[in-house]
Parts: sequence; structure tokens; C-alpha cells
Amino acid sequence: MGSNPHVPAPSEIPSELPTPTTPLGREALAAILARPDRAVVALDFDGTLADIVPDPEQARAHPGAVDALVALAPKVASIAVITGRPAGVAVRHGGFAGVPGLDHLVVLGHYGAERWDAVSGTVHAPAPHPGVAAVRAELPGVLDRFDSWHGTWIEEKGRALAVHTRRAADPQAAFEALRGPLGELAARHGLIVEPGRLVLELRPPGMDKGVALAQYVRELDAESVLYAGDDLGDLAAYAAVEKLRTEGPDGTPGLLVCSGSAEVPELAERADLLLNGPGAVVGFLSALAQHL
Ligand SMILES: O=P(O)(O)OC[C@H]1O[C@H](O[C@H]2O[C@H](CO)[C@@H](O)[C@H](O)[C@H]2O)[C@H](O)[C@@H](O)[C@@H]1O
Repeated sequence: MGSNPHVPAPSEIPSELPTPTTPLGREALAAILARPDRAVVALDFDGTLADIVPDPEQARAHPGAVDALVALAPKVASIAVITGRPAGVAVRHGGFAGVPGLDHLVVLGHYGAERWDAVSGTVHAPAPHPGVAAVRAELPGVLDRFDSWHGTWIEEKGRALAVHTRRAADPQAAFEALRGPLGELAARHGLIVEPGRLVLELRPPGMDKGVALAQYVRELDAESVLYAGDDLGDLAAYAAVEKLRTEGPDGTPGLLVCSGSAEVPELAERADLLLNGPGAVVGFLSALAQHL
């Protein structure tokens, strides 16, 4: 990336903000501070804006999350939540609908296959993949063949099915035991397995958070991007940011934020800024809003 005279030097990052540990991260944060109106802020939901809980139905945005987004929204080009959840579920659990100040929020659900926007309040989505109905019919029988079935359960996601092992007697053993068989089942019906935090999701191929994020950054003609995530499904978005940094004459500055956990070390290794879970992510977004 060439040095841009309009972008402050990374040393000018306010001391109240956590400093990214990488030069590219510091450069990206400086670019966001210099031209926030050209920055896209993209955020994962579970594990990043919402604490991880045993029952996905009980997950809610961190208490300070909506206020932080409201403070940030008028200062940046756009805020997008990019999640593996159905878009409508993330909107409901996040408390994102009808919030003054979040009138332009976008939620890209099912890894980008669905799109909800606050302006219309509706979800746009492609036709369902026929493989999902076939997998729905066979999945209970496949799980019954394994002892690790006890405590595992199926989350019905409409366009996908997720097998959770967090509440199994040995969550990691159940996850490992089921990964192969569920991969075979998914492949037989043209689906893929998306592994996550003690969850194996059987879903249609062709879309991921990286594709969704790159498309959104292009759509907004953004000059910088911040992406925050915590799980394996967020690695595609990390890769998209890494690619955006290298494209074009100067690249698009990108800040990779990790909502850290002991469960997924893979993101921390690639992040520019490691934060201690959703509370710290929300604190960072609030502090960022104050400095824009
Ligand atoms: O892309 P995300 O917003 O991070 O969504 C990924 C999956 O999140 C949910 O599962 C995770 O959170 C649950 C609630 O805290 C937790 O119980 C589970 O162990 C985690 O894997 C959700 O249930 C999935 O459908 C999402 O795909």
C-alpha cells in the first residue's frame, strides 16, 4: 500500500483506542479515522456482538451493542452484520429493527445468501436449495447411528440445518465423531458442511462471508473496511479483507478484529486487533464512534 497524504500516520491513533498489533491494522485504523464516511464496518453476530450461550434461541446482542451501533452508524458509510444465522433471526435477537439511528443497517444472513435492510424491513433471499429438504429427512437417522447423538440437537434454520454439540456430554468428541458422516450426507445432496463453534451446519454451497463482504465493499465503493468475527466461518471474510488490501493501485485498507475465545484460536493468529469477546468488541466500537 502506498502512503496517502490524506491518511494520518498510524502514530496519530488516539491513545484511548486499542492499537492494532500489525502495521496493516494500524494503517487501516488510521484510514478509518481519516475518512469514516468511506468506511464499511462489518460485524459477525454470535460470539462477536452476542455472547455465546448453550441455547442459540437465548442468544442476544450484548447489552451495549445497539447503542454502540447507533453511535457509529451516522459516522461511517455503512454498518453490516454478516452472520450464519437467518437474517430475520439475527435482527430479532440483535434487537436491530425499528431502532432510530439504525435506519440504514444491513444484515446479511445465511453467510450472505439472505439480505435484510432496515429501510424496507424485509428479507431478500434466493429460492431454497432442494438438498436441504432431503437432508432434513435423513439427518435424524444418521445421528441415531452415533452414541454421541445424546445431547446433540438439530437447529432448524430453514435454508440450512445445524447440528449442535455444545450440550453433549463430550462436545468436542461429538463434533469430531459427526464431522465425517455429516460431510458425506451433505455431499450426497449437494450441500456442504460449515464447521463452527461446536456446531456443524449443512448448508448450500456458493456463498460465504468473504464473497458477501467483498460484494458489499464494492457496492458501497468503500475506501476502508473493518471486519470483526470470532469463528471459523469468519475466516472467509478475513481472506476477503486480506485480498482487498492487495487489490488496486493502493489496496483497500482493512482492519481485522478478532473477538477472542479459547474455542477458536485460528482467527487470533491472523487478526490485527485481538479483543476479549463481545463485551470488548462493543467497547471498542463505542470508543471508535467517539473518535470519529
Ligand atoms: O455467523 P455467526 O453470527 O457467528 O453465527 C454462527 C452460528 O451461531 C450460532 O451458534 C453459535 O452460537 C450459539 C449461541 O451462543 C452457541 O450455542 C453455539 O455453540 C455456537 O456455534 C447459531 O446457532 C448458528 O446457527 C450460527 O450458524
